[in-house]
Amino acid sequence: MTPNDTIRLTAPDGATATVALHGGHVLSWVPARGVEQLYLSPRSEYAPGKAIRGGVPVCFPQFAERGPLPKHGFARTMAWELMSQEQGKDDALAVLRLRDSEATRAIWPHAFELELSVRVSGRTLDIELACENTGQEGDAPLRFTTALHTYLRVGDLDAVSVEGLSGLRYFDSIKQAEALQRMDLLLTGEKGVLDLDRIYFDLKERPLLVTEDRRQVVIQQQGFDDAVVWNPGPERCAKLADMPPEGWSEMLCVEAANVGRPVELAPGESWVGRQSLSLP
Ligand SMILES: O=P(O)(O)OC[C@H]1O[C@H](O)[C@H](O)[C@@H](O)[C@@H]1O
Repeated sequence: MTPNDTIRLTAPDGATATVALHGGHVLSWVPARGVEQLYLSPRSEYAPGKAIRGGVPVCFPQFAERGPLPKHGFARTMAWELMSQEQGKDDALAVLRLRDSEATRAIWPHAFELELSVRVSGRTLDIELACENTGQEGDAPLRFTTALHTYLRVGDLDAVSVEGLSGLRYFDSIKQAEALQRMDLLLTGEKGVLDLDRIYFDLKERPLLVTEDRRQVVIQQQGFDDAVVWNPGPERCAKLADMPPEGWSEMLCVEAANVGRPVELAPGESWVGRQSLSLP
């Protein structure tokens, strides 16, 4: 099955991105003169209420299982609306929206408006997530955790390194313990025992550099304090029905997130977070 409602963005320089209305989910990004940069599982389902496996899931208003809501919240499994789509002089942009509905209020009793802006241009993909508390004065504040859960496509995970994390404190979700990242994260040599699930706190706007042989992707974030690095490794991957058994070796999730300190918005207030991916 393939996704039905998708938007195809093409910048004048040939850079493209594909966005599904289901989940407000970026499925593909091909920079100008480049090849696909995102991993999308060939076994992904595109069904209402199910999350797409790969691309860039939007986790909102709850990251992972850190709260009472369905895992990673509901934004990734709901239908978003297309607000606008345009090609500019040197870019292409789409804006999608998700507002509270009976279904969201049933499990999360808040008025909100989420806006996802996806822009491609040259060798850069910008994804911006904005949230407004559209409640009335006197309503309770919104409190949420969130992430842009980007699946990078890699040729061979064994040759990948991530620079920019050293010196940060992280929570290892597998060992359920905190630790300090002493040096760059090298995935080399960890094949077979790999099972990586870490929340790095307070990265703030420090850029991350993902290198695989001669390919480099620079990841920058604003409005997001934390970063999550995830790869299920072979054993966990085998248990994921929507991933092929070898899928884990072709992807690495590097996520812009707010987990350590939830975002809190009084009625009328807004928050904006952005993740930008660029090939130098
Ligand atoms: O399988 P999903 O619900 O899409 O979650 C996939 C992964 O997302 C994040 O990276 C979390 O840190 C992981 O703990 C989780 O396994």
